[in-house]
Amino acid sequence: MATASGPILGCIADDFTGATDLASQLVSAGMRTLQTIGIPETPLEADVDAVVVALKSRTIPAKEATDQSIRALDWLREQGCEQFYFKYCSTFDSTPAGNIGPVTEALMEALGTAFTVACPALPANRRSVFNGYLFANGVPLNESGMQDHPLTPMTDANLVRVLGAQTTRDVGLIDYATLRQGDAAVIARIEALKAEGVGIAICDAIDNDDLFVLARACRDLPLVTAGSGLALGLPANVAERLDHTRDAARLEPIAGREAVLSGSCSRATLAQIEHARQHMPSYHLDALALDDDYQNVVDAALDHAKSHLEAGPILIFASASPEEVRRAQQRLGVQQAGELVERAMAEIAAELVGRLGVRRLLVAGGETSGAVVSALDVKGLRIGESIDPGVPWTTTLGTDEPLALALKSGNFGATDFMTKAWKLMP
Ligand SMILES: Nc1ncnc2c1ncn2[C@@H]1O[C@H](COP(=O)(O)OP(=O)(O)O)[C@@H](O)[C@H]1O
Ligand SMILES: O=C(O)[C@@H](O)C(=O)COP(=O)(O)O
Repeated sequence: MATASGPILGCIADDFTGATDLASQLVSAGMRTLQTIGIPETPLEADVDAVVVALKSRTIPAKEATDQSIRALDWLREQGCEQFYFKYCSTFDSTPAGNIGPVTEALMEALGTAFTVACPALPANRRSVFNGYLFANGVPLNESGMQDHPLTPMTDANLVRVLGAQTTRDVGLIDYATLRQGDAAVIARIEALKAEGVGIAICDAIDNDDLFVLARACRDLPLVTAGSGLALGLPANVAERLDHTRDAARLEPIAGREAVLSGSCSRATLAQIEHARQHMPSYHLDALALDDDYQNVVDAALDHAKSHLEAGPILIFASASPEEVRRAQQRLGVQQAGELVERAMAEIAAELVGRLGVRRLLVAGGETSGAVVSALDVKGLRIGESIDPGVPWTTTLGTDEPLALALKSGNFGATDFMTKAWKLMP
């Protein structure tokens, strides 16, 4: 049985939606998992097999991202974790300055390990890696819409090159042909790469079977770095220590008003908003209008919410087309435009929950979720069943009253995600 001695797997996620994605994969593979928001100041109290520390470190300066990640690692080590997992986006979201390379390097140094893997593949959401190239929805990353991401535009699908530019370590490749030969071949390849002085290997993976092979081969690595896909295979490495009689995903039901907040400009979210607008009252937060007259725009969004919340879920969105985002960024600056919208979303979320009786909240966008969850003072999340792959319902820890939250990664979820989510609540 697990956990008399503490959790086995300690994870550090670089954004909040990514953290719930990872936690839900671990839960579905049988690990009782707790997600913390930020680095806790006190020891872990829950009896769990895995802990995911959610940071908001994807787009902050590399030095801050490494400092936060090392502090998270220290806390996870104090809780007794034995293996560590750095979770980034399945579309490898990063700026040219990092942060995947610098954080990986810092964690390797802290753990005293000379080698780790890097694999963003997530077949359930159509992210695969072949010959080191990342594909999203069947096309190279730089043609998938990610080239227009407001904060982390991805213009190169070759991950050996992308990661190589972010780290002083040599970056190698464990290719598909090796994966297909099974875990013994992958372990042999790891040893060969280590002997060549390679520090980080991008790993090909096209389907879940490839990830299971990779996970078995990573059994003895102190550190793995990946999207959430690799998490499906890791629990099997410690199966004899997990308590399979417990239901890893059961949540207490939560009643109250319902709202969707979206700051994600990803293609999947834009399609979900188009669909949702036909089914629920919606309000569009305009980034330039926020810049002109911030308080009036926020108040108008809240007035709109107030007059419709009683009848059912409402939607407030800043999400916009690449052209509209570019216009806002040209006037305000990239970082500033993002922060302005995030600030408004955070303030609206606090009012919806604090004054308007919202207890069930769906948030679209990783950075947006980070801003909202921080404003609500959430300390941790219990993870429930998934609405769509990688997006579970969760319930909050640390808030005055528990809330039901679903934090949706920009590119996750079916077109009817925002309408069907309510029917799948705990
Ligand atoms: N209309 C807009 N103009 C400029 N930036 C925007 C607009 N709407 C949202 N943003 C910003 O774009 C970023 C989207 O990132 P994020 O929330 O992580 O979404 P995703 O999960 O799709 O990547 C956020 O910083 C958000 O504040
Ligand atoms: O790995 C993934 O794709 C997600 O877990 C994730 O991190 C998505 O980030 P956002 O698109 O910024 O929500």
